[in-house]
Amino acid sequence: MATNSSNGTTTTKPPPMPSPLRNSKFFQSNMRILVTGGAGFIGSHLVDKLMQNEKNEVIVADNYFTGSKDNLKKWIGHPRFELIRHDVTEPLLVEVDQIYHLACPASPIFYKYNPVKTIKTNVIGTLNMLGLAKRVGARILLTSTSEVYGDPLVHPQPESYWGNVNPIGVRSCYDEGKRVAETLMFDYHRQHGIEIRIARIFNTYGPRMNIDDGRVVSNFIAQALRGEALTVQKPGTQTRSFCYVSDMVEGLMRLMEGDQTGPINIGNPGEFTMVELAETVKELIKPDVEIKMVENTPDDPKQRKPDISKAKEVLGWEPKVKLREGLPLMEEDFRLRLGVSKK
Ligand SMILES: NC(=O)c1ccc[n+]([C@@H]2O[C@H](COP(=O)([O-])OP(=O)(O)OC[C@H]3O[C@@H](n4cnc5c(N)ncnc54)[C@H](O)[C@@H]3O)[C@@H](O)[C@H]2O)c1
Ligand SMILES: O=C(O)[C@H]1O[C@H](OP(=O)(O)OP(=O)(O)OC[C@H]2O[C@@H](n3ccc(=O)[nH]c3=O)[C@H](O)[C@@H]2O)[C@H](O)[C@@H](O)[C@@H]1O
Repeated sequence: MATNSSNGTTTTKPPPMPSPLRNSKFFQSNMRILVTGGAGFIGSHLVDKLMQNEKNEVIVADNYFTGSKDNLKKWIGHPRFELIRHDVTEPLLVEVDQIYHLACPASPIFYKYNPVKTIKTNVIGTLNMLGLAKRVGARILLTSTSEVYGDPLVHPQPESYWGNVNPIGVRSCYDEGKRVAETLMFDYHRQHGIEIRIARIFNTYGPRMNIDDGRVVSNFIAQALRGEALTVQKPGTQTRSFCYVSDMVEGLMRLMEGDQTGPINIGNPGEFTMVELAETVKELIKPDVEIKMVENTPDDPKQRKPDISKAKEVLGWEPKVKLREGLPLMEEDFRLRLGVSKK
């Protein structure tokens, strides 16, 4: 019987049976893992790590809205790897043991570009992946977000905080979409016994982010390398906590392999104002670059910092890479892609 360790509820249904192949005495097949959104930034780093284990077969399903085949080029043609152009708002029939469900545009400029599609991806996409998990008896992990806390009134944010979210704002397609996705995960868990895992990811950065992605770290690094002013959105005192992508991938895999449903915050508690971030990028990458204040967008959260006590306690996880160590690694990747060498 599946139990939910996070809030003490117990499901009445046993989890669905995995494929008979998994119980075969004579043939121990590899673990088959589906990564939706695997051509994106975090997804492609996760795929790299999963592929390091020779017992894993990895299937990526992605519609390439914000992702790219380029991120996976080293695996294309590998016998344990398969890439499918697929939109998760349509059903998917594959036989797998685990599902990492990441598919969803993550940068605010992309998720606001077609908000109705963003909602569909979060709601219908998650419903489809839960249906798949139910049919094949797979364990499913959802990459939720710190945006479920909205513009938080509690700081730092523990998982027990229910959030302060505008249901009708321009960010709602994403934050309310992810909140419904979390609800669906728990309803499938309680109603059908599905094994679920929910990660609440806080701002993550690193190599392979889209150069014109619009998120703050990629913007500042690209601007510094192009010699353009760093655009700090007003008032500049708003804070974020930045997690390097290798730490994030480690946290997601520990959550998938562990026995806790979550939700569990995965992020780096080091907190910076946007002015501090701009000054750090300027100091590390281009000391003579200008910093300019520009208009902000509606509903921008004023503060954000994860309480990671739960991740430390139940996953034995905490981030290792500090911002000052991660930024140069990302700079190296951006220099290569922008063709700007270090003098
Ligand atoms: N990076 C962060 O700071 C952050 C923070 C919180 C949560 N997350 C979550 O983590 C996941 C990955 O984020 P990321 O930063 O790698 O973003 P990303 O935009 O680089 O990757 C998302 C991937 O999903 C794909 N995708 C989008 N809609 C799809 C659809 N309908 N069908 C199939 N594929 C689709 C995109 O093409 C892309 O490859 C997302 O679910 C995001 O909400 C990320
Ligand atoms: O961690 C999360 O949960 C969320 O974090 C980000 O959302 P956000 O924090 O708004 O990300 P950015 O667009 O990078 O903005 C961060 C801050 O930088 C500021 N900013 C952004 C861009 C810029 O050029 N200048 C600038 O000052 C914004 O005003 C904001 O205060 C991600 O993009 C979401 O996908 C993710 O779910």
